[in-house]
Amino acid sequence: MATRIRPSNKRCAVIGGSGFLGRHLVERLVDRGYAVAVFDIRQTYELPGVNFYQGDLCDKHALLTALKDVSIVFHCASPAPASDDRALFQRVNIDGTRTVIQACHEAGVQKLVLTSSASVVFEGSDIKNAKEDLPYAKRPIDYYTETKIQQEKLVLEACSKEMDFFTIAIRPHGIFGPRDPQLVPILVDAARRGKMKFIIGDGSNLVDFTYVENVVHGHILAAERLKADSPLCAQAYHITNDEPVRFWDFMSQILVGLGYSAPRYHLPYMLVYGIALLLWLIAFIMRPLVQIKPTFTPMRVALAGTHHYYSCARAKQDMGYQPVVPLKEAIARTVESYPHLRKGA
Ligand SMILES: NC(=O)C1=CN([C@@H]2O[C@H](COP(=O)(O)OP(=O)(O)OC[C@H]3O[C@@H](n4cnc5c(N)ncnc54)[C@H](OP(=O)(O)O)[C@@H]3O)[C@@H](O)[C@H]2O)C=CC1
Ligand SMILES: CC(C)CCC[C@@H](C)[C@H]1CC[C@H]2C3=C(CC[C@]12C)[C@@]1(C)CCC(=O)C[C@@H]1CC3
Repeated sequence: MATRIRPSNKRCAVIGGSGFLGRHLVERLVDRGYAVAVFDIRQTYELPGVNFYQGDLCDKHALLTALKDVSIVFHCASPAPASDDRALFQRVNIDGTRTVIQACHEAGVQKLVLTSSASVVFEGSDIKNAKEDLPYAKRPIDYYTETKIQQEKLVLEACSKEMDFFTIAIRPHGIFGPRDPQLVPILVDAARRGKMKFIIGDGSNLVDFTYVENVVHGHILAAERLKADSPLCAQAYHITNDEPVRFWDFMSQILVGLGYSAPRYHLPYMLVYGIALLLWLIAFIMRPLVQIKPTFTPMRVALAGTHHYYSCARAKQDMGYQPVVPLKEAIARTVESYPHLRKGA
């Protein structure tokens, strides 16, 4: 029987490697001596030791070029949650992930690490210190969440000892840090438009926000510990800062750090949620005529007004995970990295 020659285990590919998390992951992998192929729909930077392949992950032939001689694939590409485009989420997160799995098989890849999301269990009500065995959301709050659930299932079901192909899903929550295009920019935009005066609910709700370097650390541990017969095979793992914080304290620290005022006045959660739902409906109906992008979407209001924090005990036990950057330091580094978003800049 002909033996298949295995690619070097220091060769990996990052699908979505031009994005926020993907680029931080690529930089860390290069530091650790990996040869990295980035596959993304756009190229945003150059880095020694990294080869870029521009293409759509739904295109298997384009993917196969990038996966040549690769043993580990990190899949961290997704349309932005704010796009709220059902067909796009279905095409990229579900059909595209099937294509990624198929391409991994054809290229002889051994390990696939998916960036999933802790929000796969979030339905808009409180989640306190949840473990990974909490069932997926039965009524996902948006298309992003709906397709992240399907995507995670596809990847975990593809794990196969017979095929020598091992898969794992990392579930981060509320990733933030330098170059994040979402959390800090959306927050500052809302503050600049005078929309950050109010606290939704009583402000006591605890949430996980996870510094990007901790998320990267979780991904690399996962890739390096994943092998046949390891408990990591076909499992999902929460990766957080392990320091739940009051949502509104976190937002206030970022805002005040950048020179804006902290929100002060309270609004009832159900009232704001109802208005957000109504605005979403109006935007949906008007979509063929005009694109309206409300700041306060039902998902954002739900995230801002409920508890949602997750236990990462499983990651600690199975892969020795511990956050490498504590929250206080992470917030300071993040604030420092956005001089252009400071008040008056
Ligand atoms: N940010 C967060 O708080 C959290 C994120 N996640 C997950 O982490 C992952 C990374 O997120 P993040 O870094 O924030 O997102 P980004 O949007 O910054 O990065 C995703 C990258 O994937 C690219 N991409 C999108 N569609 C395709 C496609 N069809 N083919 C190839 N590349 C594509 C994007 O390009 P373009 O920008 O042009 O679309 C972008 O460069 C995602 O899977 C997300 O679901 C999970 C939990 C929390
Ligand atoms: C306008 C304000 C009420 C809120 C501003 C901050 C928000 C933009 C962010 C607060 C929590 C974030 C979050 C995500 C995106 C950005 C926030 C809503 C995710 C939805 C990103 C994708 C995920 O997988 C889950 C994240 C949960 C937290």
